[in-house]
Amino acid sequence: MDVQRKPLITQNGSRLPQPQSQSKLKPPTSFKRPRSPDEVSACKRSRRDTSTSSSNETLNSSTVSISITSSKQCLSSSVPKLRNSKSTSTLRPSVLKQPSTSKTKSTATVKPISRQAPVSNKTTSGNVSRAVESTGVEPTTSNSTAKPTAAGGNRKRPTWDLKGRLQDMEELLRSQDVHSQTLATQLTDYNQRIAYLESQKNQLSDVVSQKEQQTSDASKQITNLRNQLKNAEDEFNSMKRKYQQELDDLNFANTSLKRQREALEGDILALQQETSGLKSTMSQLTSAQAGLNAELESTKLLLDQSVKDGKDKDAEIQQLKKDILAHLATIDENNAKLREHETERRKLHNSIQELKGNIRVFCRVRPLIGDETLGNDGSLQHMSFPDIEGKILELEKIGDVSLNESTISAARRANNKYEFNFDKVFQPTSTQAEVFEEISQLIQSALDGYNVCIFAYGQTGSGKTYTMEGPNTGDPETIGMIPRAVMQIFDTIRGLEDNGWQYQFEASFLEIYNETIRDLLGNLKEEVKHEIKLAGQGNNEVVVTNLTVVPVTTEKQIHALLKTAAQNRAVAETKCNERSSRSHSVFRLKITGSNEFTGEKCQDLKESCRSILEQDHVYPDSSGTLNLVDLAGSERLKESGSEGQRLKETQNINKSLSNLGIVILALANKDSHIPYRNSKLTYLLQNSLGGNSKTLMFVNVSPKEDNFQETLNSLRFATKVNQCNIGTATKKIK
Ligand SMILES: Nc1ncnc2c1ncn2[C@@H]1O[C@H](COP(=O)(O)OP(=O)(O)OP(=O)(O)O)[C@@H](O)[C@H]1O
Repeated sequence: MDVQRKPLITQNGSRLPQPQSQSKLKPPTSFKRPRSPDEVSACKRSRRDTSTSSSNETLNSSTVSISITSSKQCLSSSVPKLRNSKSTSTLRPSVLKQPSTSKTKSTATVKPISRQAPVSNKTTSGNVSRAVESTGVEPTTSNSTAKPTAAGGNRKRPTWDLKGRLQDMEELLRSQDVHSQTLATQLTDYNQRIAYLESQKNQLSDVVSQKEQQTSDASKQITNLRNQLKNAEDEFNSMKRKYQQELDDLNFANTSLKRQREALEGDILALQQETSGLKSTMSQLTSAQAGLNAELESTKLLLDQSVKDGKDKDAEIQQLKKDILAHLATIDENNAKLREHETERRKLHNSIQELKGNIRVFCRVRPLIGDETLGNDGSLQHMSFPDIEGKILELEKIGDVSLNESTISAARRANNKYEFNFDKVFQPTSTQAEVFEEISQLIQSALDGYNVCIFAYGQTGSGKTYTMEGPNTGDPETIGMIPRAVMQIFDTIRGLEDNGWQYQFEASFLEIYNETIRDLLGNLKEEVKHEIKLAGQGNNEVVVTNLTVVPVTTEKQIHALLKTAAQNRAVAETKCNERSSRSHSVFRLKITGSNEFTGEKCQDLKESCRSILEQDHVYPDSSGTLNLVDLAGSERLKESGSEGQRLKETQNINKSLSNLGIVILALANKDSHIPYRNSKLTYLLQNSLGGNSKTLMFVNVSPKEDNFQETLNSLRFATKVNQCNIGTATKKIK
C-alpha cells in the first residue's frame, strides 16, 4: 500500500501539516520495486515448490533439483536486477539477515535501516561476501546459476561415471539444502516483514481514516470558512458600498461646505472691507460730530439770540400782517380799478380804431428778387416814398408809355407822377415784424370781441402770400402775419388770464376757387360740397357746411393746422397750374372769451351798428372772428382769348374781386342793399365787412417797372377802399 499522501492544500494554496512525517510512514525501500508478472509468478511458484519440498522430505532428488533450480532461477533473475538497482535497501543483504524479532515491527527498528541508505555498490558487494562466508554458499547470479552444475565439475563426467555423478548430485543437493535453509530463513524474515508491513498498513489505514476524517472536517471547516468568508466578503462589499456611498455623501457635503466656506469667506471679506469702510466713515463722522457739536454750541448761542430776536420779529410780523391786510385790500381795490381801466382801455382803443376808420389800407412794396436785381442796384426808378411818416407812395411813369386816361384820374400828377396816400406804406426794406407791429392793434380788437378781416390784395407775385404766411423757410424773422397774429393772441391771453379772462378758439381754413369752397383742413380725397349759410341765434352767424372746425388750445396746434393747409394747397396746385394765384384762401379763428371777475364776455353782434361811443357799455358776452385772407391775383385778366376752364376761372376772379369793391362801396354809401351774396368771398365775409367789424387791406405791389400798369390798378383800387367809411364798429347792449 502506498502510504505516501498528497499534501493537504487549502484554497489559498497553503499546505496543511501532515499527520505524520513522511519518513515515518515510508515503507522499507526493498519493497518498493515492483516485480514483473513473470517474476512474481516464478517466485510464487518457487516458494510454493520450496515449501512443498521442505515440508515433504520424501521428495526425490529430481523434484528437489527442479525446485531448487527454479528457485535459483528465480533468485538469479532477481539478483542481477537488485545488483543493478541503486536502491540500497532492496539489494542490501543485511536486510535479509535481520532477525525477525518483535523489534522489527516497530518503526524505530526500521528507521536505522533506512538511515543506512544510500549504500554504495562496494558496500553491497562487501555484504554479499559476508553472506557467502556465513552461508558457505557463493552467491549466485543468473549467469552463475548454471555454474554450480558445472562447479561440480566443469568437466563433464562421463555417462558411465554414475558414482561421480551421484556425488556431484549429493554435493549439489547439500548445497541446495543449505541454500534452501537460507531461503527458508529469508522467507520467514519476509513473512515477518510482511506482517510488520501489514500492521503498518493497518496503522496507516487508521491514520488515513483519521486523516480523511480530518480532511473531511477540514473541508467542512473550509466550506464553513469559505461561507463565512463569502458572507464576510458580502458584508464587506455591502459595507464597502455603504461606506463608499457615505464617502460620496461626505465628499458632496464636503464640497458644499467648501463652497459655503468660500462664500462665507467672501462675505467675511466683504464685511471686513465694509467694516473697515465703516470704521473710516465712523472716524470721519466722529470728527465731523465733534465739529458739529462745536457748531451746535455756537448755533445754540445763535438760537438763543434768534429766539430773542424772533420775539421782537413776532411783534413786527404782527404789525406787518396788519399792513399786508391793508395792502391786500388796497390791491383788491386797485385790481378792480385796473379792470375798470382795462375796460376803459378797450373802449378807448376801439374808439381810436373807429376814429381811424373801420377800413384801413396798408400798402406794401416787395423788394426786387432774383433776376429782377440784374443791372439794378436795388433802387426803384418809378417809385418813391417822399414823406417821413411813411404814408405816401409816388409812382412815376418813366418813358413814353401812354396811360389809359380812365385809370389815372384820381392820382394823376404832372409829369406822369401819381401820388397815393394810405394808412401806411411799407417800403421794400420793411420787415415782417415792422408790418405786424402796425396790425397788432387789430389783433387785440379781435380778442376784444370784434370781427377783424385782413386782406392781401395785389397782382400775382406781388408778395401777398409772403406777407400773410411768410416764406416756408423756418426763419422766425420772416414768418408772416397769420403766425404772428396767433402768437400775439396766445401771448396776450396768458397776461389776461391773471385778470380773470378765459378764451376758447376754433380754427378753420378754406379756399375759394372758381366760386367753389374747399376745406383745406379736411380730407382732400373726399368730394364734399360746402355751402355758406346763416345760422345761430338771429340767423346772423355765417357758417360753412361740412367745414372742418378745429378747437385749439395752443399755438402749436394752430401751426400744425397751417402746415396741413399749406400741404393741401400744394397738392391742389399740382392738379391745377397757378391755382394759388387763382384762389382766395381764408384762415378763420373764432375767439370766445369771458371774464370770471367782471362778468364781461365777447359777443359778436352783427346786426348792431351803433357806435360804442354812444353807448353805456356792458359786456355780457364777447366773441370775435379773425379773418386772414390771401386773395387771388388781381391783375386784369383778359377774358378774350381765354376759353373753357381758364375763361371760367378768369370770370370768377374778376367777379369776386370786383364784387368785393362793390360791397365796400355800398357799405361806404350806406346803401340799403349790400350785395354780399354776389360772390362767395363777400358772402363769407359779410360779418367782417361792416357792422362791428374792422377791416384792413394790404395792397401788395410789385417793384418791377414792367408791372407799372398793374401796380397802378392795384393802388387805385386800394385808394377807393381806403376812402370808404363803412360804418362804425359797435357792441350790442343786452
Ligand atoms: N417783402 C418781401 N421780401 C422778400 N421777398 C418777397 C417779399 N414779398 C414777396 N417776396 C417774394 O416774391 C415772390 C412772390 O411773392 P408771393 O408768392 O408772396 O406773391 P403772391 O402775390 O402771393 O403771388 P400769387 O398770387 O401767385 O400767390 C416770392 O418769391 C416771395 O418770396
